[in-house]
Amino acid sequence: MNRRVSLAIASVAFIAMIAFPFIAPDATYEHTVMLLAFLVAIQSISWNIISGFAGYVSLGHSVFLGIGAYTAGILSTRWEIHPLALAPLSGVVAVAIAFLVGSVVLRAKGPAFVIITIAMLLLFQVLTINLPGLTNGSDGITLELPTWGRDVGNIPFYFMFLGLMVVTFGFSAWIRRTKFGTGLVAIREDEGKAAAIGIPTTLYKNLAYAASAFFIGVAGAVYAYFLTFLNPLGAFNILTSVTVVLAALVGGRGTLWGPVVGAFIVSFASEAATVYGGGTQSRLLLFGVALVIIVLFLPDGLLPVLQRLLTKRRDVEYTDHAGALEHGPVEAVTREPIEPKTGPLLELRNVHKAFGGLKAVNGVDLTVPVGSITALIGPNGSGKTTLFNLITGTGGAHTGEVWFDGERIDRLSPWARAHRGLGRTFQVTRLFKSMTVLENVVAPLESFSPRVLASGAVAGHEADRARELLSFVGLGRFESERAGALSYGQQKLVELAQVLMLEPRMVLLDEPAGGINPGLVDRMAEIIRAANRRGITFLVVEHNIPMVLDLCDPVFVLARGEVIASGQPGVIRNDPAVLDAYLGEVTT
Ligand SMILES: Nc1ncnc2c1ncn2[C@@H]1O[C@H](COP(=O)(O)OP(=O)(O)OP(=O)(O)O)[C@@H](O)[C@H]1O
Repeated sequence: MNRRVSLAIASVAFIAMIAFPFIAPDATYEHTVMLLAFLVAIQSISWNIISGFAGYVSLGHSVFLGIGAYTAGILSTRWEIHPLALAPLSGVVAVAIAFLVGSVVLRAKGPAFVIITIAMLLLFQVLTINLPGLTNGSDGITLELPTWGRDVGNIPFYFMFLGLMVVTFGFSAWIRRTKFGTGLVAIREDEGKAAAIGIPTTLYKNLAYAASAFFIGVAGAVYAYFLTFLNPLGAFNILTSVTVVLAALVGGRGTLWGPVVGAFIVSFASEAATVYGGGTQSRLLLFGVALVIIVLFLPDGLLPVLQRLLTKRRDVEYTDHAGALEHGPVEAVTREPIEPKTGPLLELRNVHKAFGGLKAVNGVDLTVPVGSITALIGPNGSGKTTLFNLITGTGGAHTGEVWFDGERIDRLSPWARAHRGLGRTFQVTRLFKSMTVLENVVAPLESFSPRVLASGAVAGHEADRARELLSFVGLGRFESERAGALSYGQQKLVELAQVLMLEPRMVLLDEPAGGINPGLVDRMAEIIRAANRRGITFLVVEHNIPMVLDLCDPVFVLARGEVIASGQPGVIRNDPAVLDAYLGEVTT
């Protein structure tokens, strides 16, 4: 389904929703069912920002509805402020609490995060019960009755929740189109990779969690006024959270429209189960069965399945042999050639890393001269990738020092190292497979400032530069394809274009020729040489020894976590220790 069709359907549905209370002004029950569906949609769209886009599934997200409701309830009864006037403040309080709590809970991942979010919901329930001076405890808070006449019923609430739903949707759609939104999807697909291309993942997750709380908090204030009575068990109810999650799962988690469509399906089904099935028990049964069916048969939700059915499959034409690729000019690699310098660019000093009793890296000293293409070779399991992880900051704690361009970097986060001009590719390519090739290449952040968050994901001179880089590696015409649809060799080239987007001073290449078509190996070497001529320094891990000896100088040889030899390729080729440890069987 393309954007125009979905917008047309949404516009018709929206007009129908606006018209409904005018066409049927006395349908109070139907108005209430609808406004409660809007409320679920507001929460589900918001939930989708942290749990759909960023992949951090919160099962206690309705905690922010309770926080918003209680903020309005407490302040309106104490200071006689109209509850609706407190709605923006309720949103701000929800955001503040989300930011504080998020900075702790977002350190956990997967099931641990899910459990913590449930615990948070229960914690707020307990707090509201046990702080009677503030919250009136289990007795709850009674708010003033709506000021409008009885004859309009719930129609004002209907329009308030409808308006909030539309604004929340607009907010979520805007986020998805920004660099911040692309960063969140990158975090969902591969958090380690996202950090390696300069995305400050901790900040992004915190902001996403806080952003996902705002409109739920605002809606909480309106909901409190709608209910006119709040109590801890009702305001912090796990079933509300489950409904929100179920809605997003049914519609399609991570999609823009999925949570909206899912909210209506789940709300109507739940209402039907309560009315026709004999009460809350049948609603619980329905939720349970629906969850099982979705997890088993529709893990992506309804909209993605529909999309796949309606979109004609188009096969990507593979052109793995070098001759078929057209290459853009080398000027695309860096905006300006990097000034030639002398001396070391990267230095490792007595670096150690152990996994339990295994010394994967054992006292390594290594210097990469600026402007060089340096090789790091060694048999399988000798510690090369572990060393790369330590250099880029994804390898956890280690001892020893890592210096880059005269600065000690071993205590910096991976994204801070990327911002200093240190890029890397991975042994097995780690592209964001659900994104297009172009989205992958524009995803890296060369530096970070708050302005970056709101800028368009694929726009302006960045998109132009990404296109130039794709053309440089010979994949310009694949920019709109899904990255996951390309061949392995093509993915390696896209990952190279992606890392060049960082404007790196140095790139660590982990097996650039590994597993790719032999025709592409020469092309890969050519690209590395061309980028090196523009001033980029390389450290290359590679098992293709002829390629290494032809391309690199100097060469470091690692065995059992230790550097056993280093020097020019001609010297390495004949070093008896190297031949013994590694090269013998390859060069003879
Ligand atoms: N996360 C980990 N936990 C435990 N052991 C690990 C971990 N990562 C690596 N190792 C071990 O550390 C040693 C070095 O692994 P590493 O992947 O760095 O070697 P490598 O030289 O890159 O090998 P290859 O050429 O096969 O990629 C190996 O014995 C490996 O099994």
